[in-house]
Amino acid sequence: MRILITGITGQVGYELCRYEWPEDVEIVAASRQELDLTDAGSIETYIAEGRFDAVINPAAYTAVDRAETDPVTAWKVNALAPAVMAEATRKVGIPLLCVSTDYVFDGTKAEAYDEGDPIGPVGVYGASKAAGELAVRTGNPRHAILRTSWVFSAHGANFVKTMLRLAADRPLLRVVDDQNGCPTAASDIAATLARMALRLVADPKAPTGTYHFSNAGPVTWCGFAREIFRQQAALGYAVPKVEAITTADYPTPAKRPANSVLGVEKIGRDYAIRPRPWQEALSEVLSELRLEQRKSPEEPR
Ligand SMILES: NC(=O)C1=CN([C@@H]2O[C@H](COP(=O)(O)OP(=O)(O)OC[C@H]3O[C@@H](n4cnc5c(N)ncnc54)[C@H](OP(=O)(O)O)[C@@H]3O)[C@@H](O)[C@H]2O)C=CC1
Ligand SMILES: Cc1cn([C@H]2C[C@H](O)[C@@H](COP(=O)(O)OP(=O)(O)O[C@H]3O[C@@H](C)C(=O)[C@@H](O)[C@H]3O)O2)c(=O)[nH]c1=O
Ligand SMILES: [Mg+2]
Repeated sequence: MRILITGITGQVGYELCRYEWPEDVEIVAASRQELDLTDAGSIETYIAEGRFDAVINPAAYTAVDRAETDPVTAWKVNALAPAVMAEATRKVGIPLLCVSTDYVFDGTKAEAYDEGDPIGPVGVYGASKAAGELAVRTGNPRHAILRTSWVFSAHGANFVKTMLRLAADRPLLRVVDDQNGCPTAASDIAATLARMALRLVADPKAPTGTYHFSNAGPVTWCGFAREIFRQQAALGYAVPKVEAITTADYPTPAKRPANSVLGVEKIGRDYAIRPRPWQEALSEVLSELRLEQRKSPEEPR
């Protein structure tokens, strides 16, 4: 079985590459050099000639603020590329798995968002991802769109690593306390995508459609930051104070949803996947980061 994976230098793509796949799975890991997602024509040829059994596409334009002033690139990577992939995978009759985001929602709902809730992106990144979803949904019936949120890992850029970096030279961090979501480990997303892909390949009748997956437990960015430093402090590390602020106190180019907690019951029903608490996953990532730090202490993070 041959599976194409994109975005391999990113958080989720990297974890997909190091996932312990069954022996009969051959992973084709395509870097940007091998497959530039802004080049629609090359995507089509790559899939048409690749003899793949499935395509997993975690690659994306993920710079939420930068997308506001670079919408064309964001739309090429997040909307057009998935559209071309959907068409190309449908032509060769294979499933396509794409990763999407909690930022497709407007954040005004008081409870967790379910898969059927109306979307209403408030920024360019969310809008481009929503367009990608629609293209996949309409382009290849054998698809899975996995919406996730607040991704972190030891590898790549994310909120956890930003907090640790800022903590190195600041005694006080100010973090927004009025945006709610669910942090999610890239490794758990990778394991979920792998399980879904294997089932979709093995069983033409396997459930398709849109699924939410995040680690369990809603929190604010401020609460997330405090838990990062609580875990670090418990191991004797010096940590900064974290001050709770409002979104208005922390102006950013892109607007972000005030609530983007995802309800994950559907993936439990259809795929028997039940996420663990994010605190548990965070503890693994923090120890991986400390291990890396010990290996190369001079390397800045
Ligand atoms: N990060 C998050 O907090 C969240 C992410 N998501 C979604 O999850 C998925 C995975 O995100 P994550 O792993 O964090 O993303 P990253 O930002 O860590 O990685 C993005 C990947 O996409 C690749 N990429 C970007 N542009 C191109 C291009 N033109 N051609 C080829 N490859 C390209 C990057 O390659 P290169 O290194 O060369 O730039 C990189 O490998 C994405 O679909 C994202 O929208 C959903 C919710 C939250
Ligand atoms: C660095 C920093 C950020 N913040 C705020 C800004 C923002 O509201 C929030 C998170 O900031 P970030 O830039 O890390 O997160 P952001 O880029 O918005 O993260 C999003 O990325 C995309 C790709 C997704 O799909 C989302 O699920 C989500 O993970 O924290 C502070 O309040 N204080 C700080 O010191
Ligand atoms: Mg960001």
